[in-house]
Amino acid sequence: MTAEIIDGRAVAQQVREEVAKGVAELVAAGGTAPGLATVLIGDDPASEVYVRSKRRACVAAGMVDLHRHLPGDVPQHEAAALLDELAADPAVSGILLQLPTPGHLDAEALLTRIPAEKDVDGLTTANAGLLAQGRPGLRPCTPSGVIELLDRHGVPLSGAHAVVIGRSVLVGKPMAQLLLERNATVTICHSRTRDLAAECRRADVLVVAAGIPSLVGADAVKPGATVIDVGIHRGEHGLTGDVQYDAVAEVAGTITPVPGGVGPMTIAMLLANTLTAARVQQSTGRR
Ligand SMILES: Nc1nc(=O)c2c([nH]1)NC[C@@H]1CN(c3ccc(C(=O)N[C@@H](CCC(=O)O)C(=O)O)cc3)C=[N+]21
Repeated sequence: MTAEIIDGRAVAQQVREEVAKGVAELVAAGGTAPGLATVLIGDDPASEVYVRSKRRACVAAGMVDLHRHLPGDVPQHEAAALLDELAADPAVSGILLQLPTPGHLDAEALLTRIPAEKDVDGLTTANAGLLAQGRPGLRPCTPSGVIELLDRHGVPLSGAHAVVIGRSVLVGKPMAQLLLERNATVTICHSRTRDLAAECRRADVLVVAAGIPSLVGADAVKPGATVIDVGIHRGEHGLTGDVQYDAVAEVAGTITPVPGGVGPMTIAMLLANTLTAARVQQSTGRR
């Protein structure tokens, strides 16, 4: 058996077109084009690549690119002051602080400067709390991108057993909460899980966000299961994920590749969040 491959680039393109349409409608209705402020501190090459693709996607969707770049040795108070300025600027619908920030900075303290309604990454305490309580708010882009992939491929979640490997604030925890919201039975596994393969073999939907190359092999996958690989690793053979793709594709029913799976969805959902943020801000008469 060979798994059906989920084409994340195609789904992301579809979402991006829908967002572009939404932006055009907002403007046609007398609104303002959403503005996205990506904030990059320092010049880590990988972060520069990600921020560049986010900025390009933003412009392609008809949004305004309000990118800001700070030197890697910027003091905490100056970075905080920039975020305060963006928070107060009505042209800024969304603020994305690219992570990780340089070691001398307190990233959590910086994130607290971002108002919940401009937190298009869904990373502030306020939005994490809203998600935990099942109330509307901006959701983290990567896990909401995974839900979108599952939905658009007709993978049933209600009553399904979902296993998430990883408990990070960025992916694992919100992923589990979103799956729970969709009435899946959710198991969260992590580095202390006693028998990882045994837990994973119970999964109808397995989401791997461990950050460990090739962690999941065919022995950890129930035949016919859906396997979503959130990992991304740069090696000598290009990009690879947390899943042993070739072996697992022989067992799984559906699988996401790396690259071309979850990654492109992260950017698409960032645009969707930015449009949502702009709509909410403009309908509440903030500008
Ligand atoms: N505040 C913040 N928010 C983020 O969302 C955030 C971040 N910081 N820091 C870094 C991670 C990483 N991330 C990715 C985005 C797109 C791809 C992506 O498009 N990947 C392509 C390949 C891209 C390539 O070739 O390098 C793919 O998987 O097909 C991957 C990873 C967002 N992140």
